[in-house]
Amino acid sequence: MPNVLWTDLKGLKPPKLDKAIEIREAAFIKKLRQDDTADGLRIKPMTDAADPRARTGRVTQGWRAVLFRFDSSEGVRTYVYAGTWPHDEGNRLAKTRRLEGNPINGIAQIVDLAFPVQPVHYEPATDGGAVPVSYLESTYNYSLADLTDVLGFDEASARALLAATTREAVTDIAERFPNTWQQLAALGLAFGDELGKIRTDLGFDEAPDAAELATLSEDDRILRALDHPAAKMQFTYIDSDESLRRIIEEGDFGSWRVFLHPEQDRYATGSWNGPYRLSGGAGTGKTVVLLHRARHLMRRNPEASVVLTTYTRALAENLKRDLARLDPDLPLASALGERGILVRGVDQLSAMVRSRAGKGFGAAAVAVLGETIGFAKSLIGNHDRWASALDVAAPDLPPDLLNESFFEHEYVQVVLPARVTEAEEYLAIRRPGRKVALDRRKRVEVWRTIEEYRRQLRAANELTWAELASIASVWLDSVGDFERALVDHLLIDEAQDLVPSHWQMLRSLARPGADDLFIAEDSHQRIYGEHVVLLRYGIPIRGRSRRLTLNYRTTEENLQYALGVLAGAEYLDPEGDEVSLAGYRSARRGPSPRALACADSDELHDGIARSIRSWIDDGVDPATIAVLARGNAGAAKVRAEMSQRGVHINHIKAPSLNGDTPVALTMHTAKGQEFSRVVLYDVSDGVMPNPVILANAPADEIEDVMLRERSLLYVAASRARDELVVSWAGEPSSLLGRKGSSSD
Ligand SMILES: Nc1ncnc2c1ncn2[C@@H]1O[C@H](COP(=O)(O)OP(=O)(O)OP(=O)(O)O)[C@@H](O)[C@H]1O
Repeated sequence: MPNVLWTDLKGLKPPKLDKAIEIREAAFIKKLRQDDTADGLRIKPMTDAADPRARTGRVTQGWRAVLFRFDSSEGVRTYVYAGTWPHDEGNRLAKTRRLEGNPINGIAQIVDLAFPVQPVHYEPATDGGAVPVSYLESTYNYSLADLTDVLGFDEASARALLAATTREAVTDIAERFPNTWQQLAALGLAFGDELGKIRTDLGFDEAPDAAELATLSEDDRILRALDHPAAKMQFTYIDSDESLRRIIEEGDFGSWRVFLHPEQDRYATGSWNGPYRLSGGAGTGKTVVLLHRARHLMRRNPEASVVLTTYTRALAENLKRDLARLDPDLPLASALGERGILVRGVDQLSAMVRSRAGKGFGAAAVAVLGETIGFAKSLIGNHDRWASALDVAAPDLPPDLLNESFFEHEYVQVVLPARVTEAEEYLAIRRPGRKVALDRRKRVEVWRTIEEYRRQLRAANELTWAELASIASVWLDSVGDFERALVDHLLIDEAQDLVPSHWQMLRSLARPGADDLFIAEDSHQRIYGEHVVLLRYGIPIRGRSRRLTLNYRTTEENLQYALGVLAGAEYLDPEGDEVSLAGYRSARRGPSPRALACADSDELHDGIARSIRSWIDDGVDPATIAVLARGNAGAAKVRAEMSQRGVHINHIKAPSLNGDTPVALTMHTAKGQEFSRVVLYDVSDGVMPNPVILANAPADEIEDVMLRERSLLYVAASRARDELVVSWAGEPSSLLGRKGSSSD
């Protein structure tokens, strides 16, 4: 039975097949995997082919499969399948394409002799300046030899890249390369990466040794090139009929399951002696790495207990769905410490610890709250109850501290993690990370209010989620390994929003050791919590942190727009260092984001209705269109306004993927999701930043509030895969900066 590899050729994609031909394509490959001599496949070599290994096969009367055939010295036959094409085109391609190992970087690549990058006359720039200036040469000093001898571009492609005079022209060429390594190496050049970095990121240095390769037959050499880490971005073995079915049905949408970037692969399969942090901007594939890592850990040790967690229950549901898409046979756990993968929101994990602890949980509460508790009936948000505590306690504090938000953060960031139960402790405690200074007199007043808050919670038989996590952590640390059911590997998504009590609980839950915690985060997307330094909670990550920079979701145009929202603002990462925006890029190009600048509300809603209608008229799947609003009131309003204009959209309050109409949702709910077309709704002055939140923030915390508002806009703008419309009525939000000036 021959092996068959599927190819994802980015710059030379086969045409989209209609359903009937797709079924025949699947049948063809299935048969080929069973017996390549079977009747009806009609596998034949081409006369005058550029590659003696090129073959065509008959999918239907009018459609041909393009294949390359290899026979290893061990007698194993392998086919590389390069798509199904209309008859004549298929024959032409099979004659003009060659599959080879790149002589410099060792990666398997398909060379198309008719590839559109034609040799270009390129001369290194001279002082005279008569020749147009090469972007790559003048900006980054790359030479022809760098591109050919260090990276492995053929001379014609290298000359074309060097002849480009702008970064956009370089990325345009990059997008047309057929092989993924070429696209990404050219993108690295466009962004001025060091040659060594390009080689390392793409795994060039992991290529087999040239001397060893020289001893192999030509077929064996190419088979090795197909196993190169960078070749895995575009060639994958079809290991079952089921995986074939899913590759065909899911097309590009499912390619994250099959084609990993070598860096993603490294993080999915790497092993570290302790916690590891993977950061990266929106859409860089952090969640994809976590899903693959969960599978890898189970494959490495089928007895392992793995927990995959994230900020909310709804996001955890998405993870569960995607894990099943990645591999429906993965064992799922339903209890802590059980063999398999347990997928839960972080608060659900705390609740599971409480169930496990039973009566012991109430006793553990003493260390956190200063008293035992019964089995509290209601779990409430960290923000709730403060208003009534403030009413009753009526603390004598400056007006800007008399608000729920200040108290919530003080409690969650300082009081709970330090397990403060007495006034004396609070008066003496350090308050790391808090911007508002409190003298002794103010602390007395704050503590009095906290006591009232705690009194009210207990009287109502309530517990907040942050308290739950804190108590869970105390209980876990107080009992033996058997009772607490430690987890071997904890994988954490959206980690930037977790509060200190979460970290304490997670630290206590993971069995300390190799690969205990793997943390995916993007500090630029912190829209709920405050900045947290992980070392304070027993999680050292210095020296074990890396950043992904290649955006898989959005076009370069949308990405740069979203990044522009963050420009100039200073964010800190979990090590306490400033986060960099440098190097973020996308390999896909598309239209520039469009500003829908309107004089008033009517014009705004007319414009949005027009955009949605024209997308649907153009054949865009309505369910992939989203309107993102600052709050639920905005989402409800735009739904109603669209309905009056005959455009039906659905207002959703939680991530949902089953609809068939466009959706309106808040920017918070959009976190972790993606859509093809996105309208940012009413990004007007007076709407964003949210004036109520700003008015209620203590003066010293306004900067943090502004960072969160900026992050929210960044999260929202980075949800758009293909097209982004930014709308406002009257004056644009100051967060849009200069971007607010262009118009529809
Ligand atoms: N190797 C890959 N090949 C193809 N598509 C990929 C790959 N990696 C990620 N993607 C796609 O990129 C998109 C973003 O991936 P993912 O959600 O993992 O990013 P993220 O970094 O977690 O984003 P965010 O922080 O915005 O939630 C998804 O559509 C995913 O399918």
